[in-house]
Amino acid sequence: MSNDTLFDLTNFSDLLLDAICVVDAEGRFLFVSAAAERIFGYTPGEMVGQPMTALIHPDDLDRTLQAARDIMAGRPNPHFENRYIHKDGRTVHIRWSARWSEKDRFRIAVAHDISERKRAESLQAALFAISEAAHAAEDLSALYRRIHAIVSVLFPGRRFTVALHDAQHGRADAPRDEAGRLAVPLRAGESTIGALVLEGGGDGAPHAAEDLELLQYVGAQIATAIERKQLQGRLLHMACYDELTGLPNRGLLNDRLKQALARARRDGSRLALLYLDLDKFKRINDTLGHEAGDRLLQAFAVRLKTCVRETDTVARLGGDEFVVLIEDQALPDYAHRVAARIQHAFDAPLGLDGRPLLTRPSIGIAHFPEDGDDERQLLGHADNMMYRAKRQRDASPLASG
Ligand SMILES: Nc1nc2c(ncn2[C@@H]2O[C@H](COP(=O)(O)OP(=O)(O)OP(=O)(O)O)[C@@H](O)[C@H]2O)c(=O)[nH]1
Repeated sequence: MSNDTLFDLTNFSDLLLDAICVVDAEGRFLFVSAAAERIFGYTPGEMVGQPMTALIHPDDLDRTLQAARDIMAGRPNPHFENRYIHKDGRTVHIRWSARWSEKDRFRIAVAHDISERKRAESLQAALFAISEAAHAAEDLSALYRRIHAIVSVLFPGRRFTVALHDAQHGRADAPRDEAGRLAVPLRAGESTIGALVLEGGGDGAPHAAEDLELLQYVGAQIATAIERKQLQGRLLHMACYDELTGLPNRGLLNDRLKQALARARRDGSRLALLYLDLDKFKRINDTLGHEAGDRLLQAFAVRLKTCVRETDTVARLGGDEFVVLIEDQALPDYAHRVAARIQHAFDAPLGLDGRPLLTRPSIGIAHFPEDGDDERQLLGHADNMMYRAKRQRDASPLASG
C-alpha cells in the first residue's frame, strides 16, 4: 500500500476530530489538519509557519518546551496536557500524543481537545468547594471570601460580585443584561435572595452562553450555601440572644463571665456584676397587659444600655431580671458609680404609648475576687444583694404597694 495509490492522507485526516500537527525542530507548524480550526480557531493556513509558542498559554510555556525536548530525546509523555489560547481569546485544554521522527526531523503530534472535560471537572470541584465552604466558613463574610476565591479559579481574570437582596429597602443592587456582564439570580426556595454578576471577558460573545450555564450551576450552589449560613447565623443568634430585647441571654452571659474571670485571674484584675430586678413589674402586666409588659422590658433594656460602656455586657436572664458585667474597672468603686448612674437614669419615667411609667430596678453588686471565686458564686452574691436592696425598699416608709 502506498500513499499515492490508496489514500490522500490530507483528505482522510480532515475527518478526524483530533488535530494532527507537524512541528519542526524549532517548534514551527509545518502542517496542521483541518480539525485544528475547530480546536484553536485558526485555519491551517494561518497556523503553518507560526511558532507553536505563540499560541500556548503563557503559564504552560516552560513545561511545554520541556515536554518537546523530552519527545525529541526519545522520551515521549503519552498523557501530556497543556493549555492553548483560542483565536477568540478563551483557553482550550489539549491532551497530546506526540513522537519525534529523527529521519524527517519533525515532531508529529495529535491534539485532543479536553476542554469540555476540564470544564466539567473544574465546575464539579467548584461546586464541592462551595458546599464545603458553607460548612467550614465561620460566618457569612468568611463564606463570601471563600466563594470569591473559588469562582475566580473558575473564571480567571473576570470580576465577580455576589449582590444580595436588600430586604429592608426591597431592592437587589445587581445590574442585568448589560454588555460584557452576565447576571444570574440567586434563588432560595421561592424567593430571590440576590444575584451573581460576572464582568469582563464578555466580548467573547460566542461563549457567553457557556459562561451563563456555568454561572447558573455555581449560582444555585452559592444560594444554597448562603441560605444555610444565614440559617446557621439565625440559629446561633437565637441560641445566644434574648428574643424580646435582643440582649445576650443567660447562656451567653455565662460564657462571657467565664472568659472574663479567666482573664481577671490571669491578670490579677477585678470585675463586677450588677444584678437588676424591676420593682413591682408584675403590676404592669396585671394592669396594662402582658404585651405592654413586654414593651416596657424592651424600653428598659434600651435605656439600661445607655448607662454602661460598649464593652460591658448587658444581659437579660429572663423575666424582669438583668445583669451587667463590668470588666476593666477604672476605679475601685466604679460598679457603685454605674449602679448609681442606672438608678438616676430611671428617675425619669419610661414612655409607654405616650403614658409615662416610672420603672425602677433594685440592684445588687458582686465583686471578683472579694465576693466569689466563680460565676455561680458571684451571680448568687449579686442576686442576694439585690434581694437585700428590695427588702430595704419594702421596709422604707416611702415604699408603695
Ligand atoms: N410581659 C412579660 N412579663 C414577664 C415576662 N417574663 C416574666 N414576666 C412576668 O414578670 C413578673 C416578675 O415578677 P416578680 O419579679 O416576681 O415580681 P415583681 O412584681 O417585679 O415584684 P418585685 O420584684 O418584688 O418588686 C411576673 O409577673 C412574670 O409573669 C415576659 O417576658 N414578659
